[in-house]
Amino acid sequence: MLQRAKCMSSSICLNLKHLRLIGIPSTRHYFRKRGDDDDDDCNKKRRRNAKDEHVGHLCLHKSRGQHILTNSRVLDSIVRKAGIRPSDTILEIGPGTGNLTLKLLEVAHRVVAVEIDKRMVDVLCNRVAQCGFQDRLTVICKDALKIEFPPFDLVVANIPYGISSPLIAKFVFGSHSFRSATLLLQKEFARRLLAKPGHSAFNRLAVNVSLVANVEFIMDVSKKDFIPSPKVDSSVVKILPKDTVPEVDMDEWWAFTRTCFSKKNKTLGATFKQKKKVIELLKRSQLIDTIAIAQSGDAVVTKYDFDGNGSCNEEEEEEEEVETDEVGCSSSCYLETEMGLFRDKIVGVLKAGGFEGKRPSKLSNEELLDLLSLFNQAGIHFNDRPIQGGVETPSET
Ligand SMILES: C[S@@+](CC[C@H](N)C(=O)[O-])C[C@H]1O[C@@H](n2cnc3c(N)ncnc32)[C@H](O)[C@@H]1O
Repeated sequence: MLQRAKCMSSSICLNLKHLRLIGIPSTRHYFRKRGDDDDDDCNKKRRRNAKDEHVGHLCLHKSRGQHILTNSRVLDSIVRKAGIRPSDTILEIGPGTGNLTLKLLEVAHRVVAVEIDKRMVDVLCNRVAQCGFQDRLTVICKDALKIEFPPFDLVVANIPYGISSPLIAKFVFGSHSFRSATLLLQKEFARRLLAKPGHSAFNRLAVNVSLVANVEFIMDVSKKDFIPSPKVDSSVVKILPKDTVPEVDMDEWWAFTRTCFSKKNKTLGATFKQKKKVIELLKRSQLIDTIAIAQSGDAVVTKYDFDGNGSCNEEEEEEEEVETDEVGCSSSCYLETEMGLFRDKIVGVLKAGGFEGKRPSKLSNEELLDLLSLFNQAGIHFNDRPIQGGVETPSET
C-alpha cells in the first residue's frame, strides 16, 4: 500500500514537470476529461493504444510523431542556425504545443504554423496569446501534405518524421521560392539526405533533392531532448534551394532515377537488361502499341528471358495460345523481335556513354543527367505521365 502511494506521487511529480516542459501550465487542464476530446483521433480506441503516451491529461500520439522538443538550448540553436531576418515569414509544420513557435515569434515578423491536431492548436494559441504574439501567428489546422502553403521566406520545423520524404519533396519541388528549410529529422534520414555518391547511404532521395538544393548538416539532437523520447536520434539539417537548376523535365527525371535506383548497387547494364525494365521502357517509349503490351505483357514476361535468368522453357511456349497476324507471325514473335531490338538500343546507349559497368550509387547528378539525355536522344523515355506544370512532386522521393 505504502509502495503504491509512493509510486503514484512520483508519477504525479513527473507529469507536472512534463507538462511544463511541453508548454502546458500545470495549473491549467486543456484536456479536462479524457473522454471529452473534440479531436476524433483522440478517441477511446486511440487512448487505449499502447503506443500513445499520456503526459498529464495530454495524450500524445506516436502515429502522428508527437514528440515534443523540450531542450531550450537545442531550440535556441535551431532558431539561430535558421538565419531568420526580422522581416521574415516562417512556415512551421507541426508546431505541437508551441515550444519552437514561441522562439520563432521572438525573432521573425510572422509565423504560419500548420498543425493537424486541433488539441495542439488550442494549446499553441493559448500560449501564444499569453505571450502577446497572437497577431503575428497564423495557424492552419490541416494536414500539411494536403494544403497549398501561403508564401513564406523560410521553413523552420520539427516535423513529424513519418512525412519527411513527401514534405521535403513538396518544399523543394513545389512552386514556392524560399531561402532555406531548417528541419529536425530522424538521424538516419538526415544521413541519407546528406549522402554523396559512393557513400553507403547515398540513394534516390539524395539524388533527387541534390538536383535542386544543397543540404547542410547543422547538429545532432539526442532522443533524450524530447518528451516522450523517440526510439531514434535526430539531426538538424538546412536545405538551401539552388539558384539555378538543370533544365530537365522533372517527371522524366523522377521516373529515370526510380529505374536506376531500383537496385542502386547493380551495374546499369544489369538493371537495364532485365526483361521487365525493357518492357516498361518499350511501353513508355511508345514503340509498340500499349494495348498490345497490356494484353500480352504477362505472357511476354514469363516467355522471353533477356537477362539469362528467367523461366523460359519449351513447354510454356507450346502450351501458350497465341494469335497469328495476317503474315503468319504471332504477336508474341513480333514483340520478341521488337523487344530484342529495343534492348540492343538501350545497351547501345549505355555502351556509347561508358555507363554499362557503372553503378547508380556511385554516379554524380551530372553523370545521371548525361545518361538521361543520351537515352532521350535515342528516343528512350521513362515517364508515362503527361508533363506537369512543375507543382506535382514525386510520390516517393
Ligand atoms: C515532432 S512533433 C513537433 C512538435 C513541436 N514542433 C516541437 O518541436 O516540440 C510533430 C507535430 O506535427 C503534427 N503533425 C503530424 N502530422 C502532421 C501533418 N500531416 N500535418 C501537420 N502537422 C502534423 C503533430 O500533431 C505534432 O504536433
